Amino acid sequence: MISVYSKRKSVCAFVLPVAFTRFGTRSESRNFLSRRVKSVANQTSTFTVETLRNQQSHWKSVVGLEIHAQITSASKLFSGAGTEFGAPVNTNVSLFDAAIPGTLPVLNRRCVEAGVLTALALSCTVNPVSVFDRKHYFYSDLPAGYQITQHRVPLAQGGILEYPVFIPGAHNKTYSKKCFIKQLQLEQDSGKSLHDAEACRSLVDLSRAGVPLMELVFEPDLENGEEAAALVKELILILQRLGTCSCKMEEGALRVDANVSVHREGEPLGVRTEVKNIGSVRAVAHAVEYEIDRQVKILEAGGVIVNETRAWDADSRQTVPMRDKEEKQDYRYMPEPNLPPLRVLLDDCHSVPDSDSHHVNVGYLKRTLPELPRETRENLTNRYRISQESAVILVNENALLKHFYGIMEEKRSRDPKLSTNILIMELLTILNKNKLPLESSQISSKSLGAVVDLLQSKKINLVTARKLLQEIISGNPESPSEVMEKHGWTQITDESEIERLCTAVIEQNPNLVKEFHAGKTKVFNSLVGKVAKITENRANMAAVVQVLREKLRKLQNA
Ligand SMILES: Nc1ncnc2c1ncn2[C@@H]1O[C@H](COP(=O)(O)OP(=O)(O)OP(=O)(O)O)[C@@H](O)[C@H]1O
Ligand SMILES: [Mg+2]
Ligand SMILES: [Mg+2]
Repeated sequence: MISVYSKRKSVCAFVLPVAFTRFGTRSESRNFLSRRVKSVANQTSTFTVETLRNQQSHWKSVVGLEIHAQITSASKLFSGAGTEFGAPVNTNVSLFDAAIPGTLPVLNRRCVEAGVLTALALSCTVNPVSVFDRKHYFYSDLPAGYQITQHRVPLAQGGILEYPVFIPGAHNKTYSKKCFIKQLQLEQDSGKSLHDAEACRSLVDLSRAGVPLMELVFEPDLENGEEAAALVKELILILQRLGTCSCKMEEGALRVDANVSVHREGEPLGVRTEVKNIGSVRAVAHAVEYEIDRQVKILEAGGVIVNETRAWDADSRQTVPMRDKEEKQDYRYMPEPNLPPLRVLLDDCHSVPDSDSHHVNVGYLKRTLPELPRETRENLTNRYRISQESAVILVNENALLKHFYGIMEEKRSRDPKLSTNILIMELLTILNKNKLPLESSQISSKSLGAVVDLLQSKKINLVTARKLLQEIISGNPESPSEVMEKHGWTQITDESEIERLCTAVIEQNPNLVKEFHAGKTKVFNSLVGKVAKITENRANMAAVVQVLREKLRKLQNA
């Protein structure tokens, strides 16, 4: 039997005398959480826009995403050329990729497996037989004049992605959102056009032509930019766990097209526009919000929305027109005559697939599915009893999750809530201030755990914990306890000592005491602050508050 899959051998590459560039310039820090403080301002403006929109009229917004994910594979979808990012221009190009007549496509088995694995993780129904189609359009970076895709019968369809929407600082609680998946299809990427405005010429790099993509088409189930961004974030987590896509948006490995429309409540759906070139998760939220707002303004002013493709311009933070949307029939879809129907084995009769089998075994792949982010979150909330919100934050940042497991597994007696607070609230804030990445090699779970121990045993207070975290991220090789001992940062918990300190502060500040007794309760904080100051923040502040309050009460009653 002849295999429909290619046997990967040497790469047939040739060089075209054309351009240069790096794809994707805007690098996104995927440190979603450490920027949470900074992003609160943006989120607030987003929500203000939304609130205004809802108040002004009864506009409903509808958002549907199409996401192209580059399949992690050494070679292309239908040829043996390499796929590495940043390869010299036109070096990863086989004769087939350049559409040289007489060359034929040979399907890459690894890409089919990656597509099936992704489909299973998203609860899609894998079609036992799917087919390839030609989608025609004319553009210089598409040498064949058509793209091979799966239009009529895709690899998989009918899935669902359920994910939490949680914006630290803006929402107090997470809410669960469901978005249905219309289909998952395999397709080729196009080449890359480079427009040199000064020299009035366009150059083409075909290294990307034929790179394997999965296109995930989501149903229009979303309502706003935050839901869209949270979906993209969850998909990134899933694909990275599966290893089917690197999801490096800055390299173009994950590209999001956001379809947006608005309509008045009770009326039919509006005309959609499609926003492309969205280069980061945060930009997805901003682009969608901008587009909703733009459409509402046009309709409020009596205008009409045209079905067009727009681009997100990250510099001016607005969507700009790209081109009119081609009508469906303009693509002149037709079956790809050079590829047989793609058959996959659905039943699971063999425990390990026969290596000679030319069918991808869906049952076998199902058993290789790793733990998905949703399951990790459930495990965290069930096993450690931490909040949904904390679980979302930990799972969203793999480095944070590793530290959490590192801390908890080293010593089971550690308080999970205290540990998450140290990671989420304190560590991220300090890293943010120091402009350091979370992945910094200076940070070990062991020393973070030691800080948790000192706090849990009340040897230090939170202010000292912050100082110790600063020492850790600055690369101090001493252990947190050594640093604490050396600087004499041990917490003052001795009751009589705290009594003595509070008495001294009351005696030294008769005016503040008088004001407090006269009803100026805010003055209380100044008195607490004074005890903190004379102890260099070492006092157990909970005890200080209690003792001070009691003493002031007694004084008033005396
Ligand atoms: N009224 C609407 N408002 C917002 N989004 C919509 C609306 N109707 C459909 N969509 C979304 O538009 C997308 C349509 O994608 P699909 O791939 O089927 O067609 P396309 O955009 O015309 O094709 P192409 O792959 O060439 O971009 C889906 O993600 C869907 O959720
Ligand atoms: Mg599409
Ligand atoms: Mg589209």
